[in-house]
Amino acid sequence: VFLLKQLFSTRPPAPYPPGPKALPLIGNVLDMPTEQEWKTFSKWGQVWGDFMSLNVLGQTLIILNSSKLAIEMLDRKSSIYSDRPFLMMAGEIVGWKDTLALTPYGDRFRSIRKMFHGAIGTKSSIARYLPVEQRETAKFLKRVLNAPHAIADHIRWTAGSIILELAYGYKVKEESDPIVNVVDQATEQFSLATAPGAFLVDVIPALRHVPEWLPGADWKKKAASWSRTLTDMVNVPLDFVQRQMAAGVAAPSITQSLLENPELTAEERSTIKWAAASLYSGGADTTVSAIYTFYLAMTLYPEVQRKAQAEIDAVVGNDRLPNHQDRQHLPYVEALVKEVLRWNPVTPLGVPHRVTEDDVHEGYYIPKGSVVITNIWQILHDPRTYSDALEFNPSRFLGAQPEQDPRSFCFGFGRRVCPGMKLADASIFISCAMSLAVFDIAKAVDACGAVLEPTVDYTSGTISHPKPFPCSIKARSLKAEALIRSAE
Ligand code: HEM
Repeated sequence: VFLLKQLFSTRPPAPYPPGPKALPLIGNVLDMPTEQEWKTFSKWGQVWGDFMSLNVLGQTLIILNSSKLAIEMLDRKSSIYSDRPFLMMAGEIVGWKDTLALTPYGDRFRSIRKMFHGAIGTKSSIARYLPVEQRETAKFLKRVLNAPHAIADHIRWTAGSIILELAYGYKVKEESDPIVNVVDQATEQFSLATAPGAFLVDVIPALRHVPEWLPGADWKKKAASWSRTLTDMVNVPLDFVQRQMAAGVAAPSITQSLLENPELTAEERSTIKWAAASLYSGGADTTVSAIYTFYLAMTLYPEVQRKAQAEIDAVVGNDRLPNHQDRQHLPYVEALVKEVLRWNPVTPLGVPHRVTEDDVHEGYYIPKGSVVITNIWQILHDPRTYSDALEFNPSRFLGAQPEQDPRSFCFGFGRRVCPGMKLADASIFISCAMSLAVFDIAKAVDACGAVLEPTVDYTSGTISHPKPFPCSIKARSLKAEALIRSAE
């Protein structure tokens, strides 16, 4: 009777969502893809449906392959679907848990989100930062003109300098900037620390207590060094703003305006410090991927490029660069920006959420503590929503029956939805519009005159980037060249 009772009490209230058969103890570990996981999850979706579950070493993973499920669960039931998974190595030991993206759902989360909303959450709040974007993007054009082969570096540099100026009023040095370097290092170490299966301590948390000198505990030295990089990433730019404020010469920035309140508690100061660091770490790498995707798409789809250029020529003319005020008059460029965000999404699997209460959805059991992954790539390539989804075709968003705006999906869902989406959208627009106005982007040709076909291939990881591809970037005309040189 006792055993029967036990059996009865542990039986789930409903079946788990379907998925590949799990082995005892290790579950689906051996099934888990290690590269471009979104593609495997999409393939599995064809077998198991939109709503799937996996078990990895006892951890339930829920995969959502449709926007309907993502909205119904992460948005409509957001009071229980808004936590983040616990990451022992990256979060606890290295210290990333204090940044917004890994902060558990709760009061601290709410106060950082509130700061973000006030600073960059609305069209009017970001308006004051648009001139910085325009100025820095104009400089970007000049760098590209001078060294087109280094396009990927120019994109990264520009995104970094925009976000550092907005967050801290810090103007990046032209060559090797110490703050940019420390942030690049920290974000790279974050990827290493969160690589699935890289650290045993994520599976056996007690290993956290082993002493550093023990054979095999080298990872602890690594963790300590990564933790120092993270501390520098957070403190160095903050010290800069504080020094500037003390000297009365601080440029306007998000951190400066938040720190201006003379009655801040120590806790509020700490929250501001981490909010600013979250802004930088969330904003530096993401728009970079989207803008590089834009260059890839323009290399592959010359007819789209010509159409967008014709629109800019007609609306803006050739005597000045486009600006944010032109946006409402450039419907094709607007559609092109949407297609950049849809065609190869920056975060193909979003950022995982964690469920804080047991739930039953569509008759399936989601136990408390499950990690929920939205397959944003699949949602943006769902044939029920997008026709010929692998094609780059901005026209899908125009006409009498436009397809669904991808910005409803590509920035995630519910209370965790990307707080930088308005800023990201503005940055991507201005980069696309200004680049189209002055450059012809085309396939590169080798020394023998053979065309170098770019391949559409993307890196794995939370933020996915196009792998480097050959392309040719030239000023559209002598007038365009003069405009770039005079623009800053
Ligand atoms: C094309 C550009 C971008 C894309 C596609 C993107 C996408 C996303 C996604 C999918 C999430 C997770 C949402 C969820 O959990 O459901 C996220 C979170 C976040 N994003 Fe973005 N993002 C972009 C740009 C930015 C920018 C420019 C910033 C900062 C200025 C930023 C800051 C953040 C932060 C701090 C979070 C964590 C939010 C939280 O956990 O509450 N992102 N983003």
